[in-house]
Amino acid sequence: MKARFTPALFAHAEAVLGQLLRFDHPADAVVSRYFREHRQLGHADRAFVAETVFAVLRRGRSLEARCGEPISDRRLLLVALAVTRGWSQRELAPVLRANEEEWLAAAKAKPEADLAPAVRCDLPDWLYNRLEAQFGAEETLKLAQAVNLPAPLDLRVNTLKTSREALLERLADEGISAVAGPLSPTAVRLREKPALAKHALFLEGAFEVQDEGSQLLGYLLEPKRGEAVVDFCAGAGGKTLLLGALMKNTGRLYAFDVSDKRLAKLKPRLARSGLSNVHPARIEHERDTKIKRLAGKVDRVLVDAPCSGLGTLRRNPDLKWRQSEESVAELTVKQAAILDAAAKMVRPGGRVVYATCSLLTAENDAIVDAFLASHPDFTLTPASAVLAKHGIALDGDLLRLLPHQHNTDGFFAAVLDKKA
Ligand SMILES: C[S@@+](CC[C@H](N)C(=O)[O-])C[C@H]1O[C@@H](n2cnc3c(N)ncnc32)[C@H](O)[C@@H]1O
Repeated sequence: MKARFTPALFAHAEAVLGQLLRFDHPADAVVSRYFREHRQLGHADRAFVAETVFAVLRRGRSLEARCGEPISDRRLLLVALAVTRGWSQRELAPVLRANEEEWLAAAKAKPEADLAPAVRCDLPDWLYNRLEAQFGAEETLKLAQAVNLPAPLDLRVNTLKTSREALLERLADEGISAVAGPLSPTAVRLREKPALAKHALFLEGAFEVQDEGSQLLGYLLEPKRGEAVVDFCAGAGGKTLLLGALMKNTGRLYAFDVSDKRLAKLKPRLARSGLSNVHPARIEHERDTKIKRLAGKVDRVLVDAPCSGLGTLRRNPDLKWRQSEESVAELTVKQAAILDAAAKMVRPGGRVVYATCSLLTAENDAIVDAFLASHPDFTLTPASAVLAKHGIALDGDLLRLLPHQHNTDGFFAAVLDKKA
């Protein structure tokens, strides 16, 4: 159902955008809080507000260039509706003032090619420069265009409870159109975005929401029945749940994180999943005694490292404005320290997978290169060979998923095996 476009609805979008552009908190948290405080907004109204303000976060730089002075939240929203969502002046009529018609037509007509490359890509200069150095101008434009579109909704089937085929059948019975994901054996991609939080299939643990790319990290770690496995940066446990299922609910799976708040979100997910082999525990930092106690005893460690998150711009477009060269530099120090601590945990013949959802070499290749140079007892196992064993066809020694090539979030991963 489409929202009725009224000045009152537009005012909600303006209010949310005003809060978002302060960049004090993650955008999804700001939007959720606003909706909790404005319960009168129905599903269609919320979808309108969220999609419109996210369009401004995604395309803010080029929208500002089109807007011209003075820039205001109102003008940004109008240009966003006209340019990124293709609304005509007739559709905008309930809100558009007579003295704005000419300005909006000119803003919309500005040729894309007239914009400077970083503006056209809607990226801050520092980020554009880094991506351009890594990918070249043409590829960076394609990447930027892909991350500026909303992500599809992907599910991961919980193989402890059902199979992908059975889940697809049940979704079809319920009128939810879905297909098997092309990469991950457990991925299901929905054609639309129905509300799922109260759905019976969700409540009974048949699936979790998880990007298809993120699922591949589990297949790179390849945890086996009965093993001791560590999810070093488990957060709310997106990957923990997959690892537990791959272990067929046997062995011991430690879910560590420094954040109590994130680990608390794992609890209800664990309850739904049917897993009983997971041991969540908060650690102070990567040198915590809980980590040291496991030195040399663990078969596999997943390091889903804290990172800039720039691979998830489709979902978190505010990150490109919230991150900076300085924040990335700080993260790389943390990433190297966590990978180092993880390496100490594995037994000879064991495996560490280092992963990020970043697009930047500094957080990815550079960390792995430095690690291999200082850890001669570890070798890089080609990711393509590991994935091929699970029927996943992707080239390359390192996993590099890119939104414009794979239609997943951007992910990087390296399989680091300790010599036996
Ligand atoms: C990319 S997120 C993890 C996402 C999670 N694996 C999932 O699939 O939902 C990175 C996590 O690292 C945690 N973290 C930050 N510093 C850490 C440290 N020194 N040791 C362990 N975890 C840390 C953060 O709290 C955050 O939850």
